[in-house]
Amino acid sequence: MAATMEKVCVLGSGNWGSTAGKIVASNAARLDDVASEVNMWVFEEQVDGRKLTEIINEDHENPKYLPGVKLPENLVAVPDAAAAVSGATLLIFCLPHQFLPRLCASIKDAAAPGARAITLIKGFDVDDDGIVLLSEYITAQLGMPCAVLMGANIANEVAREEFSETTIGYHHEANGKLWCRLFQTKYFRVAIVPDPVAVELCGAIKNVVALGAGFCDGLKLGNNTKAAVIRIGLLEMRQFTQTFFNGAGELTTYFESCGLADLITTCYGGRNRKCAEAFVASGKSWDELEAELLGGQKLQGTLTTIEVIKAIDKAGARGNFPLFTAINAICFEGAAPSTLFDNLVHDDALVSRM
Ligand SMILES: NC(=O)C1=CN([C@@H]2O[C@H](COP(=O)(O)OP(=O)(O)OC[C@H]3O[C@@H](n4cnc5c(N)ncnc54)[C@H](O)[C@@H]3O)[C@@H](O)[C@H]2O)C=CC1
Ligand SMILES: O=C(CO)COP(=O)(O)O
Repeated sequence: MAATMEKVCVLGSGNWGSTAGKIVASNAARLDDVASEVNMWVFEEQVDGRKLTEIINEDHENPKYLPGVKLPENLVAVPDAAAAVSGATLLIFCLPHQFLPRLCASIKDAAAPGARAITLIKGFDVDDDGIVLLSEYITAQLGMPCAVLMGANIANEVAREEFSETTIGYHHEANGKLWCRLFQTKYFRVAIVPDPVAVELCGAIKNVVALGAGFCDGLKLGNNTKAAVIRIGLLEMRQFTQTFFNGAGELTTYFESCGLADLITTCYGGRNRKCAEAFVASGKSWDELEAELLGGQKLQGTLTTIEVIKAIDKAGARGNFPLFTAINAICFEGAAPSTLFDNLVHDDALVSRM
């Protein structure tokens, strides 16, 4: 037995949370410095008349959020968050970002001393002082360093063990390497980069671009148009990071899985794309679409669009972000989907950026 045993807890058990639980539990079972049993905090609910935690622990499947995928038997569902975290040294945050504050409040002081965190959550908040990254929020609330993991990772595909890549952004190299060991598998290739801010913002903001891609599909436009939205979206993602984080973000980071690759997969296969397509076709509200199309899973791109535009407006910079501005106007200001392209032509500022 290794001198220091790490103990892992996954916080969240949705589509991606359950997949992350599957990956790390199967790795924990073979790593000799990590305790085999991995707790997964589950927001308790009834599924077909049974508690979801009971189903996961007895049937080793999450039929609501990740149906048809066998979960490892050493992944243990726990309904109480503080109990799930108790004694953990490695905390993996993976839940829809609107639920993070309540969770953090409920697990204060529950982790082991010296615990480290990683967030897989795609989103951020804006308060009176500006942008609050979720990794920063976790560090501020819980007093532990927090790395980030973002990538082209549609959960159902990763859970089926189809080869994909991801990117870990770290502040401390040793932590980056540790998280890499915990997440990497034959079908899940991990790259680690010392550029956590850009990695985290890529993961969050690509969900906004995905809405634009969905609008293209709803308008029945073709591949060239979607490719243009992806490319311009990538430029605005980089510009956003540089504008609000003092020029942060290495160009190379945008070529990691968290950058262009995640944009591509999300703009073709993600939930944000799907709901945005239906938004155009149906005229229904976002809440209705989320409830009708996602079976309890959560849409993150609309919430992130609100935060993105808040940050842009604080800086009086709508003119520098014509795509994000148009997506926000279509989502929330009653603009017609066809206005997506109205301000995209002759924008020299964007052309020169990358
Ligand atoms: N699903 C995917 O393909 C991917 C998702 N992500 C990101 O991972 C994060 C988590 O997403 P998913 O695991 O897919 O979640 P999900 O979209 O499947 O969300 C449902 C989860 O929210 C929980 N929940 C519902 N109400 C709650 C409440 N009041 N308090 C706490 N929890 C509540 C449910 O129990 C369930 O676990 C998001 O930020 C998402 O953007 C990142 C990569 C891939
Ligand atoms: O982040 C994702 C893939 O990397 C999933 O995106 P959606 O939330 O749009 O499904």
